Amino acid sequence: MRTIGLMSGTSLDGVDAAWVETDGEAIGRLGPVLTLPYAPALRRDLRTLLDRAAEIGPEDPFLAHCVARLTERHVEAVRAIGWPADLIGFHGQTILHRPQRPGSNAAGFTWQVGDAARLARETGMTVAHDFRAADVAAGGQGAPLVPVVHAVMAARLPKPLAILNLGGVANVTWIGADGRLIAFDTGPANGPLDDWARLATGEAYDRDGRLALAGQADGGVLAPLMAHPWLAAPPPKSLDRLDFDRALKDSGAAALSPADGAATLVAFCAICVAAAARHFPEPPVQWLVAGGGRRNPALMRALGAALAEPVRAVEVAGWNGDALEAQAFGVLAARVWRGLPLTFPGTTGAPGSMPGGRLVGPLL
Ligand SMILES: Nc1ncnc2c1ncn2[C@@H]1O[C@H](COP(=O)(O)OP(=O)(O)OP(=O)(O)O)[C@@H](O)[C@H]1O
Ligand SMILES: CC(=O)N[C@H]1[C@@H]2OC[C@@H](O2)[C@@H](O)[C@@H]1O[C@H](C)C(=O)O
Repeated sequence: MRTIGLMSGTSLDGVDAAWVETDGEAIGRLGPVLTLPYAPALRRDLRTLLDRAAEIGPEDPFLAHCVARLTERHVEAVRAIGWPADLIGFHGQTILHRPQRPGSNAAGFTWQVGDAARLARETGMTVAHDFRAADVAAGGQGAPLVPVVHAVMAARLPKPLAILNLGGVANVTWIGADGRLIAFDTGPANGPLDDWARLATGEAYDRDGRLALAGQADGGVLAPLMAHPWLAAPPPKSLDRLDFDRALKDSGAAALSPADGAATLVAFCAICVAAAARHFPEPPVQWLVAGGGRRNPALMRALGAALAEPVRAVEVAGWNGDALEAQAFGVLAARVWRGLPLTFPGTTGAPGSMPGGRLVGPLL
């Protein structure tokens, strides 16, 4: 199928779009990729929506405003790709993620917003969406979803292999020599760093890690964070963009200088990744890093120091680290279309191999 994958990630920076020819099990031709950034006003509104998501209902007018603007930007992204496609993979924007926690009986909940019917109407294409809900309803974490696509892409690479995505939140996929998949969120990555940089400098993020590279990580702030139960908890596990906000506030990080605060958040991200590696059955031969965080030299340097194995941007494997998630949602859309599983016990803790997603549009 000719697919267009669309991802609006936890960094709230814009829509990533990618054209992919795929049957969901293998990737054929890779077409154009692009990012359409959100205007500052939409970015601010989405950040407010995240903060308010736990209190608002589905009919909230501010939610409707955000969904309309978000969907319009996705329509623009499909048009900007400009290649014909049969199917769109539309992740939408996660505004709240509360999967079932181990030991809790409370039902899990995950909320991705975006108007799939409108996207289908305005592009004339069929849209796969709502990728996470079925997994969460079955007791899975609903995230990460991309690992099955990592496995497809890494088919010919030496194993064991670790693929790390440094988005707002970081997630890792470990692939064993026999193809076994273990995947989970490692901890916060650019999310808190972006919030910090915005307060300190007014910029959307710490470009090229300038602030962090000028500072020193603070051991006193890191100590309580390193004892956070998240790090030792075995997978499966997944995070909401704001899950560490409380712990970060309580750590005293706010009292640090802008540069030391950024350096401390960078160090904490690397510490979380090193803690994640302790949950792998065997060390990987290398770490391939995707997501915007691989452009942050402070983060890459901290990872290099914290991990025993080589750490490289995914471009060494010929992949595009900015487009990987969007490409993955193209592949996942084809899997939804074919009823193939999206999630597995090793990736989300699903009770078995789980299909998921819903379809809307003209092919139906
Ligand atoms: N040159 C750069 N220097 C430092 N950081 C950068 C640079 N370029 C991108 N980033 C970081 O990458 C972030 C965007 O990353 P990405 O697009 O992978 O996140 P996302 O897909 O929104 O998140 P997630 O994967 O959690 O859903 C920016 O918010 C910024 O923090
Ligand atoms: C609930 C949610 O949207 N989670 C995102 C987020 O961003 C990174 C990490 O946390 C990952 O678990 C997931 O996204 C990717 C695309 C995934 O599901 O694989």
